[in-house]
Amino acid sequence: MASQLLNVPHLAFFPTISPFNPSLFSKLKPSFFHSTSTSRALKSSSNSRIINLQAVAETSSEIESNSAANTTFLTLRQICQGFVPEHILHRMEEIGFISPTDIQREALPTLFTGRDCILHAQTGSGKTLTYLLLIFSLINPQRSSVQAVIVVPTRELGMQVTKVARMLAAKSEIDVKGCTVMALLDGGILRRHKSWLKAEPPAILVATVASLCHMLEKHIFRLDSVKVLVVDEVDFLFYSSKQVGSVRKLLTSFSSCDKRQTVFASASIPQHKHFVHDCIQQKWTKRDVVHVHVSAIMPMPLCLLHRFVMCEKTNKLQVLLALLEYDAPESAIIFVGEQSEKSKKAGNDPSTTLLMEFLKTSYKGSLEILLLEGDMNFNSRAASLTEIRQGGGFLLVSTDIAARGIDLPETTHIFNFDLPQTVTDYLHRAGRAGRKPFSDRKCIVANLITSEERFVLQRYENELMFSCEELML
Ligand SMILES: Nc1ncnc2c1ncn2[C@@H]1O[C@H](COP(=O)(O)OP(=O)(O)OP(=O)(O)O)[C@@H](O)[C@H]1O
Repeated sequence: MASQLLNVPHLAFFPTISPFNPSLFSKLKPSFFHSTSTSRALKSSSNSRIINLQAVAETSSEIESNSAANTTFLTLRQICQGFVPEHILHRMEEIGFISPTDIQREALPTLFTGRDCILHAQTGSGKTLTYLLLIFSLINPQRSSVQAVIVVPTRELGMQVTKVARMLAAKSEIDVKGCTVMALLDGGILRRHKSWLKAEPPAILVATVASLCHMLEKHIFRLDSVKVLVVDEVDFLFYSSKQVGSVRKLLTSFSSCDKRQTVFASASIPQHKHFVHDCIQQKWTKRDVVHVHVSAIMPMPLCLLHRFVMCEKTNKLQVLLALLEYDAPESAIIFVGEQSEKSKKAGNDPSTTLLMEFLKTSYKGSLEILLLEGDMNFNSRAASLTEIRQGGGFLLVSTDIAARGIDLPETTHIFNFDLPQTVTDYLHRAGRAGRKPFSDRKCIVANLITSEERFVLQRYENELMFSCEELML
């Protein structure tokens, strides 16, 4: 494995820059999952870097799918037995988690040895349960201290992770309150959380970066007793110019990687070998961090069928309506681009508003039409998701706020009303469908594009290795 890492050309990309510099990544536009020929041109001045990488290659390691062959036929219970308390295993089975998904099978044995891990697996592959089972194997609910922290990029994802953790921690189906999980999310009632954190610290804290750092900076609590730190959607947090500084602080100033087990998770870790290197160099993880990479050659779930319809900008709404009639989705998410600052200043309505108005008057189907976007207040956002989770089919109109991590397993269709801005966004938007790990059901990702956008979609197809079929309506 050591030589494999050293031979990868794009490891030599960044001879003098600060590590994991997101802006540089976007400027270079490297292939998303694979090294490209551009690396050769950039390689020349990188010898010193290669020497550093040799040290990295000797300590970190990479597990690819099916390498943990001795766990192939085990149930989740058998993999976790002896590590995870019996009542959690019991709840896990009551909920319906019996067989492990690939990432659970590959990563859990390594996580139980105490090594830091990067969980890198397709959308909807069960990364949440993977890190939660590790957490439950380590915490002692009798102890009054924060022992595990899960950092998430959005309030919505935080609420979802909290719910799964509480479901697992509950002693029985009816006792969902008997748990020690606290959500510390942007827009929450931080005052009440402050006193709670001091008086009765929860064992598990699910937090957005800003809220967590606020509490740490105000010395409301410390991370001294934290055994596990999970950063979910890690690439998103590192790419966000607003959050990257706080994440770095959290990983190095507020706590030390030697004193905790660190887990990073995402379906997309562009330039992942470089990221592993940075994890070690920057002391975000220990030197023997393991990169568990499932389905390395197939970034998108196979159950997704991708289509495109070519149309003019001016008749997109009508085309969407025709698609909704043609496909008759059980539940769908319609992704719309964010409104530009220029359009906001000009006083225009955002596309989400126009689309909602159009659907409310023209859509004659039975699905409930809901909206989720960043400009809504937190309560309205929460209400939309709660309504969806109560059952019944839905048509959710959303910006990319719903693209990361949100788990609505009944979603059968994704409509990209506006094409996503990046290949990573395409992967995460598409991955909101096809989220039932052991189902054969095919789900549809439909893209409404103008002829000028065809080449962009083609690029996404090449980088993510899927093919998109044209649909003539
Ligand atoms: N072992 C399992 N058996 C059955 N269902 C499972 C299992 N593990 C996870 N799931 C279900 O799979 C779905 C996707 O899981 P999860 O939200 O953890 O995906 P993820 O890998 O975090 O995806 P993303 O990268 O999009 O955030 C959830 O509905 C979850 O309940």
